[in-house]
Amino acid sequence: MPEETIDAVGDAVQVPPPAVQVEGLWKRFGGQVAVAGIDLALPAGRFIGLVGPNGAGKTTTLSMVTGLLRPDQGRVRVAGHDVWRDPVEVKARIGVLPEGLRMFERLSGRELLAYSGRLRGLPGEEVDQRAAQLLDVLDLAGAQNKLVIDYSTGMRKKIGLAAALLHNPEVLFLDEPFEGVDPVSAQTIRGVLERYTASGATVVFSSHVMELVESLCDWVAVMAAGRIRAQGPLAEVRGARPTLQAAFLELVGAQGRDTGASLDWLGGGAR
Ligand SMILES: Nc1ncnc2c1ncn2[C@@H]1O[C@H](COP(=O)(O)OP(=O)(O)OP(=O)(O)O)[C@@H](O)[C@H]1O
Repeated sequence: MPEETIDAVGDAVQVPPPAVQVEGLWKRFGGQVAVAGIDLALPAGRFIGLVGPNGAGKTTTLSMVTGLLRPDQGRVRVAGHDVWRDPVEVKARIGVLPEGLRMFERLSGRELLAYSGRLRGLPGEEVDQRAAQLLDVLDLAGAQNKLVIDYSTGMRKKIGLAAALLHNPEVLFLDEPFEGVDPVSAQTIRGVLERYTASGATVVFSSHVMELVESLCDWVAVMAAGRIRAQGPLAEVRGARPTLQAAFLELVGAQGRDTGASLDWLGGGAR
């Protein structure tokens, strides 16, 4: 339900509900707390970056938000629906490119898209048309009849992205979408995603690459040790710091970290 609020000139305006609303989300693996009671409100129509050091809990969070991993505690709503009470409604509205995506390796890229589209309930003709366009834009047309098992890392990311976009979801979740992707393909993916968010859809992606997040995202959430350290518009999170990288190091408490000075035996040819 859109909420009403008052704008600067005193008129009531409709505010769309957040694309993703997370409340008190927890996940433990044995004694290891991966996600420690986080709250998130990710606005719709934005390009959102979830950033954090290795082991921060990004993948665990995205898995819980997309219905792939059951939380120990907490609530997640995506596009206005509860992920665990209303999974079918949520799954119809989201696209997911998980980390280390397992795909049907013995299908060709084209067959994989046909299969994904039919699973989503799209008519065959529509699937064919969208698949051909996506393969073309993502520069996979020449490899469409090759088996996915023979795809390179970057090609796998691209076919995974095509499968996640095929049903035109409202919210797209991408775990490290640019890993292993060459600069030309990265530029193409970027163009596709920018066009997608410009139409009002939401992208949530995790990354370690601050320059990328800074150049793509207009909204960021910074995570460390299972907690959200900051969230908000990029400029707000960056604050007075010159770059997002500087803000990130400060927020995760890593500025003073030993950068290898103690490895005095390394280099210089001495054994
Ligand atoms: N299935 C699992 N079993 C046990 N521990 C896990 C499992 N999955 C994640 N963890 C632990 O939970 C913590 C968060 O891991 P997670 O993969 O969510 O981090 P991340 O921010 O995605 O890291 P990276 O950037 O390195 O991919 C880590 O300490 C990790 O070892």
